Amino acid sequence: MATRNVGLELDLDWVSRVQVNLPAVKLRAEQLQARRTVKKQWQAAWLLKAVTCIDLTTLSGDDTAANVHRLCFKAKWPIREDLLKAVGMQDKGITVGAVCVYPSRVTDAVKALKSAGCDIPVASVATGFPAGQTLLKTRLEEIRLAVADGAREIDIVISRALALTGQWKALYEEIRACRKACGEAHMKTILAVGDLGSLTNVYKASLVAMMAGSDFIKTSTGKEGVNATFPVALVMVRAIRDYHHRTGNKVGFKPAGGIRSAKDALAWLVLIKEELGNEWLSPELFRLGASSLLSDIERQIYHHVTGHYAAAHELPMA
Ligand SMILES: O=C[C@H](O)COP(=O)(O)O
Repeated sequence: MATRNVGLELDLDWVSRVQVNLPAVKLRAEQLQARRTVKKQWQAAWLLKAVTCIDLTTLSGDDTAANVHRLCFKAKWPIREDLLKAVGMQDKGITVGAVCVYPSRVTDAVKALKSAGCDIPVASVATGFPAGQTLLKTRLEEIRLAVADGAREIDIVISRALALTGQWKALYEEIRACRKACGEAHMKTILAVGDLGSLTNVYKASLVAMMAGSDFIKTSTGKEGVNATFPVALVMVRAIRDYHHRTGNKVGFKPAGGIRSAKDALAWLVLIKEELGNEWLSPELFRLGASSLLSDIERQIYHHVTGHYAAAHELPMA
């Protein structure tokens, strides 16, 4: 990840002026989702682009060194070599964008990626993921420990209570403290949009997170009842656009939670291309947080190359 967002002083006036036109958001989200998708070799190319933007994730209570190890090898070799050869992409070094794990599994992931001989960053969730209901001191220490263990990206969760009660200054200060604890590590701020109550709150929380120096804003933990939806995403990317126009800082976007099919991935790429432009279509500024998307993408590429779908045993699973 190249760019950093330096953030700015909290501008409460800007936050208080936010208004979201719900019918317009719904209409635009429907239009984007109804777009005809790309086909044939163009689809294969877009799917490979999606692969490079995946934060390949495992966030389960039963994660062990072994399944994290396996995930890391899949991160390095996300698509079968013969399939990449068939589309002329075997020499392009295609890997996923990052591997995303719990803090206690960072060491395992760093070790596995090193032994696979690759430089894919490890992203650690932190700050009492997913609920964020631990004390601030504990949350900050969690970030520092994950960074010390080798995480180069930190996915923090915000205190939903502060957003729900309009305590934007307190939220700004908490995120600012998290940013400081991250040091050189890039920070993605998870808004947990399914908990925020309204799209206006989503827009305001997006602005506050960016002002506080988040390098990315991320929709969800994947554990809320509602995760990455198009209307919510539209509101967040418009906030990113607004922030960029006013400050010149580019902030990345990461939808996460429930993104499972190649078709979904294509729809997300279209949204980014249309709303933020080609510059955002890279792992530096766009990530798809997903635990099971990669298998379907590999399956579709297999179909593109062979004309039929693979049996389960033919594609090594993440
Ligand atoms: O940040 C990533 C999410 O937790 C992944 O959610 P998922 O398991 O629904 O793909």
